[in-house]
Amino acid sequence: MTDRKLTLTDPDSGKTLDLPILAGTEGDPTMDITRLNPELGYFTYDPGYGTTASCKSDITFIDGTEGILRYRGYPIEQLAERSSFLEVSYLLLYGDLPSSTELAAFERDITYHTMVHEQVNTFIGGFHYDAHPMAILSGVIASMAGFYQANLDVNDPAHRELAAKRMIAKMPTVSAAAYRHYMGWPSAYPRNSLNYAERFLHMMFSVPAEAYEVNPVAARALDLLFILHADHEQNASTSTVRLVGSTGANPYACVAAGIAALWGPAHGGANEAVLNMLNEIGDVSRVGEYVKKAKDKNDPFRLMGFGHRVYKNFDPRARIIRKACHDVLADLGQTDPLLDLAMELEKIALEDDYFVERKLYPNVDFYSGIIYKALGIPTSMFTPMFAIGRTVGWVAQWLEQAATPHRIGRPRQIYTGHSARDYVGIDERG
Ligand SMILES: CC(=O)SCCNC(=O)CCNC(=O)[C@H](O)C(C)(C)COP(=O)(O)OP(=O)(O)OC[C@H]1O[C@@H](n2cnc3c(N)ncnc32)[C@H](O)[C@@H]1OP(=O)(O)O
Ligand SMILES: O=C([O-])CC(=O)C(=O)O
Repeated sequence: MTDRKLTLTDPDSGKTLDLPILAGTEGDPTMDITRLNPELGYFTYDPGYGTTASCKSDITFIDGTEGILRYRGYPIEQLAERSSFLEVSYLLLYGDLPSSTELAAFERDITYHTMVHEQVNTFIGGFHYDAHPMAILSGVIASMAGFYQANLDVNDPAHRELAAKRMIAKMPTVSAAAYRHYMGWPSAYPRNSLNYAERFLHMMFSVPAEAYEVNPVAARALDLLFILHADHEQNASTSTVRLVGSTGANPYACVAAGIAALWGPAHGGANEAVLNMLNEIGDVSRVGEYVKKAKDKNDPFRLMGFGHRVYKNFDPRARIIRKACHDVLADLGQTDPLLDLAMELEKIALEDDYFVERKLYPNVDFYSGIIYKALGIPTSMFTPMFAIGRTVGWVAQWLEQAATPHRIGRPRQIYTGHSARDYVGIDERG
């Protein structure tokens, strides 16, 4: 960072701010802002956007130092304890908790839209049988622009709201259909007498020849996980949704792009990677070896489910999920050695200087897979589970942006290539 300052006036408050100018590349003094932008004015070099706020938002507050998360002002702990996923969805979308009449109407609307067009199942049938469900999800959600609201006008608030509700309603249906495609089972229609989480479990696991009763413990555990994943301000997938949305693209395209971003193991794909890692470690006696590997700069391995761009403290959701792991396993009458392994890994990492100095703590993805596994959900479906919960955050953020004057998202770069040179004909090249 240089010690030069940039003076800016905040257009809202009129306050003048002195901001540090970030240099080009650390250790490269020639990579200087003024040299790179002689006439365009200033922009900061901020790889990974660690110090850039791309928008203003009323939706989610995070204090990463203290480990605080609030949706619309409500602490995540209270929502986890007392609310339901659809109530939280209403809160995120509309800004306040609903009255019982408002909640009933919202639940009715979501339930009304749970079916997918029959040709969506044909589309899913075209995927290879072992396609990753995230590939199916991103493809199918993008295709919905062709199935629903042919004349969707993103400038019409009623059109936007309908698209948002459709996505929240259909995401579990498509996710369960992706799983059934892998299993080779016929598609299952949403059973609308069930609630959101129950309906998903029913679509996942019911097979025609057998009666399937949804376990209420499983449904409540899933509902809790959906609440905890519902929004997390400008994370990579949500920022992607906003960026695509800033071009005026239709919301199905925006959310499909968000799903693609979520899939990566540095983001939502970490929940799948955590379970694979725990299985690979296999035994408590090998935890130290893997912690050592994660610290080795010559080894690309990282402790999956550890670290966070914003939390420099325990992720409050990880704390809730760790407790829920114990409760759910006990209520289902199960034990899982992977939970002991995960807790040992947490303990050893949190006592290690490497993790302490870098403030690396378990994140939301660290313990969630143990609950999904206890519910019978296969590892490849873990990231779709995250996507189901996060859909409301994506659409709430997209709606907020669409309802507010905004510019197209367009970061700048620092050009590091050749200076101007003349074209040389192919025969004259040395
Ligand atoms: C829902 C979510 O998206 S939550 C995040 C899910 N992702 C994961 O769990 C994957 C593992 N974690 C990570 O890769 C990172 O911690 C991220 C992607 C979450 C955050 O990345 P950033 O904020 O960019 O941190 P960055 O990559 O700069 O890491 C900072 C330092 O901690 C180290 N570090 C970060 N995470 C880990 C980890 N899980 N294991 C080992 N070292 C780590 C880095 O090597 C770096 O060390 P250095 O300063 O010596 O070079
Ligand atoms: O906020 C982030 O960077 C990652 C994320 O989505 C989450 O933690 O839920």
